[in-house]
Amino acid sequence: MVPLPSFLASTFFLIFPLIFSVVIFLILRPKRKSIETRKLPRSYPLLGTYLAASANKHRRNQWFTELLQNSPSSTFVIKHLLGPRQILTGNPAVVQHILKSNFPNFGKGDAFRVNVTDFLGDGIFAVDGQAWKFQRQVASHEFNAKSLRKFVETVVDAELHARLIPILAGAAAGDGGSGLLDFQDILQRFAFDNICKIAFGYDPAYLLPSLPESKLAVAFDAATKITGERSMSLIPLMWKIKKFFNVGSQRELAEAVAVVREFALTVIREKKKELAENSSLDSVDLLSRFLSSGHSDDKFVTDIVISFVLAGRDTTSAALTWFFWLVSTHPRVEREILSEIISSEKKSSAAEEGGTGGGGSVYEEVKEMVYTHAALCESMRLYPPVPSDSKHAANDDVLPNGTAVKKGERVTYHPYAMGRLEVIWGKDWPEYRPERWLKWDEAAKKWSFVARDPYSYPVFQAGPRICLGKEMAFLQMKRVVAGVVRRFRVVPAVDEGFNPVFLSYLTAKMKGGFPVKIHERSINC
Ligand code: HEM
Repeated sequence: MVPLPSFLASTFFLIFPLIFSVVIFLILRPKRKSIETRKLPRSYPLLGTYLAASANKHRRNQWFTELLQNSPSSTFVIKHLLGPRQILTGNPAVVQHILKSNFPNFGKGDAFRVNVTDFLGDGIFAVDGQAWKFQRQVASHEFNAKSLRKFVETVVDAELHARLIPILAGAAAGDGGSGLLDFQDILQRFAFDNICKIAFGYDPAYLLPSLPESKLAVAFDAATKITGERSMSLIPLMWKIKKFFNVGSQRELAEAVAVVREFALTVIREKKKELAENSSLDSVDLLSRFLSSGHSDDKFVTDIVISFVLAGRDTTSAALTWFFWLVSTHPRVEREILSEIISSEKKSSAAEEGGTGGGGSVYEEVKEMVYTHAALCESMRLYPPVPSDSKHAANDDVLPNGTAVKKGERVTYHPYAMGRLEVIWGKDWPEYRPERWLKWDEAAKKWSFVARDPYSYPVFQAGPRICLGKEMAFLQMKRVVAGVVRRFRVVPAVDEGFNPVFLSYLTAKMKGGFPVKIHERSINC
C-alpha cells in the first residue's frame, strides 16, 4: 500500500503541471472571434491601431470600408499612437445623432480648425456657432430658386456652350493630335470657372482649348491637398514642426495660400470700387452680396469666398468624373440617359412652340431629368466627392449604438464606406444601378425619384449643416450631362480590366486622371 504523503505528492506532481498547462492555454489561446470581428485590426498598448493604420495609409478609404463592413453596428474605434481615440461610423442612427439630434455637441472643433485655419481662416467650413450661422444665413440667398435659375441659364450654359462643347468637338475631330483628353482635368477646369463666377463674379478662363496654366488654380490645388494631408496625418506633430521651421510641405502651403489670398484681395478691392461707383449693380455673385450687406472687412470676406470656391470646385468635378466612368462602362444606363435627354428636349420645344408657359426653360428641362438624377445619386453612392467628414465632441456623450465618446474625441462618418454596406443597400451594393432610386409609375408611364434618408446617404452631409450648394450642384451636373451625352460618347482610353483608383484629400480624385477619347454621336442615336 502507498503511504498517504507520497500518494499526495505524486498526485500533486501529476495534476499541477496539467492545471498549469490548461491555465496557460486558456490565457494564450487565440481569442475566438466572430467571423466579422476576426477581420478587425489588433490594438496594442501605447501603439493602439497605429501599425494597421500605417500599413493602410495609402488605401485609407478602402481600409475604413473594410473596418465598417466587418464591425457589428458599423462602428469602430481607432486608437491612435499614445492614446487618442477616433470613432469611425457608417451607422445611420449614429450619423443622425451627430449631424442632427445632438448637433450642438458635434461641431468642427478646435482640432479641425488648427488643421484648416491657415487656408480657410474663419470661413464657413472652419467655424461653428454664431460665426457659422451668420455666414450660412447671408450665403443662403445665393441659393434661392431665383438665383439658381439665373445660375444655370447664364453661368453654366455659357461655360458649357462657349467652352466645354467646343473643346470636346475639337477632340472628337482629332484637333491637336491624339484626341486624348484627361476628362478629370477638363471637368475641374469647368467647375473652377463656374465657382469663381459665383463666388467672386470673376472669370478665370481656365477651360480654354490651350488648357492654360493658372497660378490661382495650381495654388488652390496645393493648398487643398496639403491641408487635407494635415487632417489625415498619423503623427500631427510632424506637420506642426515643419510649419514652425517653415520647411517642406508647410512652406509650400504658406506660399500657395499667399497666392490665393492675394488674388482674392485684388478681386475684392476691384469689386468694392465697382459697387462704390454703381450702387445698383445687379451682381449675383456671393462677394457682392456680402459686401452690399455691409461686411467690408477684407479678411472676413476673403475667408468666406475661399471656403465657397473650395466647396464648389472639386466636388462637382469629382462627382462627374466618376459618373462618366460608370456610365461609359454601363451602356444600358447610358442609353436610358440619352433617351431621357432627347424626350425632355422634345417636351421643352413643344412647350415653347405651344406657348404654354409650362416649360421651355433650361432650368425646367434640367429639373425634369429624373433618371439622370438617379444615375448621379448612384454614382455618388459608390464614389462620394467628400468621402469622409469628422466632428469633435464638445462634451462626453454616448452614441446610439452604445459607444462612449469623451470630450474632444473625433467622430468620423464615412459616406464612401456607407455606400458599400450591405445592411443599407442590400447584397447588390457593388452594382451600379440607378433604378434603386426610382419607382416606375405605370399610369403616367414615367419614373419618379425616391429619395433615401440623408443619414443613410450623407453624401451632402445632413441636418442643419447640410450642403448649401446641393441643388446648385445637381443643376450644374445635370446640365453638363445633358450637353455632353446628347452629342458625344465619352470613351475611356484605358487597357482592358483597368480599375480606377479612388483617392481623397479633402475631396475625391481619380488617381492619375481619367484619359478618354471623345466620339461624336450620329444625331439620331
Ligand atoms: C456634388 C457636389 C457636392 C457635394 C457632394 C457636396 C458635399 C458637401 C458636404 C459633405 C458638406 C459638409 C462639409 C463639412 O461640413 O465638413 C458640404 C458643405 C457645404 N457645401 Fe457642398 N457639396 C457639393 C457641391 C457644392 C457646391 C457646388 C457648393 C456651392 C458653392 C457647395 C457649398 C457648400 C457649403 C457652403 C457648405 C458648408 C455648409 C455649412 O457648413 O453650413 N457645395 N457640401
